[in-house]
Amino acid sequence: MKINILTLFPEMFSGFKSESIIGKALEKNLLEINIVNIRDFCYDKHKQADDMPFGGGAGMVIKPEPLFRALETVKGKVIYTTPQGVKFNQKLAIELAQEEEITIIAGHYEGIDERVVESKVDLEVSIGDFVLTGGELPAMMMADCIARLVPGVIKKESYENDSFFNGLLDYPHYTRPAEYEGMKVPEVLLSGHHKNIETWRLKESLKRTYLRRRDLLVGRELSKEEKKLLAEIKRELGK
Ligand SMILES: COc1ccccc1CNc1ccc(C(N)=O)cn1
Repeated sequence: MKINILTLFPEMFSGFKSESIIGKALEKNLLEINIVNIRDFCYDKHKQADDMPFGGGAGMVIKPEPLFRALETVKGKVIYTTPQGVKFNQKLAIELAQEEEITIIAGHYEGIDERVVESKVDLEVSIGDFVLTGGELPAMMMADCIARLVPGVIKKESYENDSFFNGLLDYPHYTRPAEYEGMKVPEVLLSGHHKNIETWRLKESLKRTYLRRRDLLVGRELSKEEKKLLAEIKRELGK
């Protein structure tokens, strides 16, 4: 899979590409992340990539010419990160991870010229209802979420336990030491009894989802075991 990211600030992506899981995946050529500097496609003397908005008002808009030219050099579905987009979520990430190639335009300032959106953008996507100085962090977040779904980037077992993979929030995690400052790891996790551990984890996921994101339970098919555990949880919570 190849992810192109069009941006005015390519340096923002150097750490993202060199560190940790994404860095290792790129080293292993499991995927490709191609950062495209929009300014490379400004052919005027001053390399002007943005300009004042027609109709007046504050802020700057990214000019159409450099974007159209940059888009000529990439392929795949074109995503534009903007507060006006559809909400990004794990389901959309899973869909996008099936693509051979995608291109993400990181908007900046007040955004990009609408003629680019109308003629080239396939999907406007927002990572949440808040405004940032640019679309680079949303582009990085989306690329990270999509990249970790590419086979080989993380162990398959890991993402199958992803919070949003089974529709529930994740269970609590512990590692050594078994006791720290008097705080103990739940006994069941030290028991080596895999069925009990699996049940404990499912119950904790259900409890967290019930308490923090009850909306995720609405319309979710509950297995017989999940129904039993949820009834236990409600009794224990006295609700
Ligand atoms: C006023 O900013 C813009 C206006 C239009 C486009 C891009 C920007 C750049 N900023 C962004 C981008 C995305 C998100 C998000 N929620 O995904 C938040 N801010």
